[in-house]
Amino acid sequence: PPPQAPREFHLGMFEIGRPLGKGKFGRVYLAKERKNGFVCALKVLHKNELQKNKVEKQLRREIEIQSNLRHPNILQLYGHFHDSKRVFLILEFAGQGELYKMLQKAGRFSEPRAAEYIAQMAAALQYLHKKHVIHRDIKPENILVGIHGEIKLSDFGWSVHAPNSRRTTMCGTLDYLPPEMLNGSQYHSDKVDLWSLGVLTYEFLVGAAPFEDTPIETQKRIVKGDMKIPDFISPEAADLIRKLLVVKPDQRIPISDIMKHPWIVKHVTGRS
Ligand SMILES: COc1ccc(C(=O)Nc2ccccc2)cc1NC(=O)CCSc1ncnc(N)c1Br
Repeated sequence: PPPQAPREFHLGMFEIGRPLGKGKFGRVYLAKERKNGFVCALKVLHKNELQKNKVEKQLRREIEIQSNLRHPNILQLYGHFHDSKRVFLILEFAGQGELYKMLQKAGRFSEPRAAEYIAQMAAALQYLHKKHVIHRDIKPENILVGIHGEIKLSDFGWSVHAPNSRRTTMCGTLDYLPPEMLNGSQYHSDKVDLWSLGVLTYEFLVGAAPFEDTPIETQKRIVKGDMKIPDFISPEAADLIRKLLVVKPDQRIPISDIMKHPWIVKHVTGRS
């Protein structure tokens, strides 16, 4: 367990280790707190880059949202500090690293493994939605894996308090965007995370996203929910995917029913 959080953090408190990866807006290093030997991940963000991208407010909101989140499947933000040029985030270290690298290596996951991950994602989302937090950026790149193989949802760069209308433009892949965020409907709800969970389930089992195409074609297929489920996918898995990838947000299967879905129940041992 992390030490009693000291009032103030500063860079001198940490011994910096190997680079862990490049998150958006900054690099991340393995770090050890000198006094207690506590291992964490230290994310370095450059203030001028934050200003250039106009994301300081987003970061402040994120730090505020994260500071009262505590869940085994959500990467913890222990604290933050800054110096003249940089902002530092003290993050939980995920011992097995990045999920998307495992997916790339495996091509696609077995049904038991995918179901275990989706059950943990659903638990994390149920916790977030109860706190009226929408993640809005669920994709393999934002999922890390803990030392015991458990999922750690990370990088809440886009999280907001529901309901919300998106103000800043999006970057990165379109594959995970729900129809309601594409056809510019004024408001969207936590149901956007259910759609993304459907895309994630499909990608875990097939090894490619359901609407993958050229950007224009991807958008057309998303707003129509036009996807094909390969026949090597079990009927139960296909059933859950079809209940998540529903164009109308309110008709998507509620989170609480995901835990009871036959595909999840069949594979998930309930072992945490
Ligand atoms: C709760 O996790 C975050 C919370 C916030 C932000 C963030 O940058 N927000 C943000 C930045 C700029 C503007 C607006 C929001 C980022 C993360 N997370 C990360 O960046 C993940 C770093 S990679 C890594 N971390 C641990 N263990 C590993 N093995 C690895 Br690899």
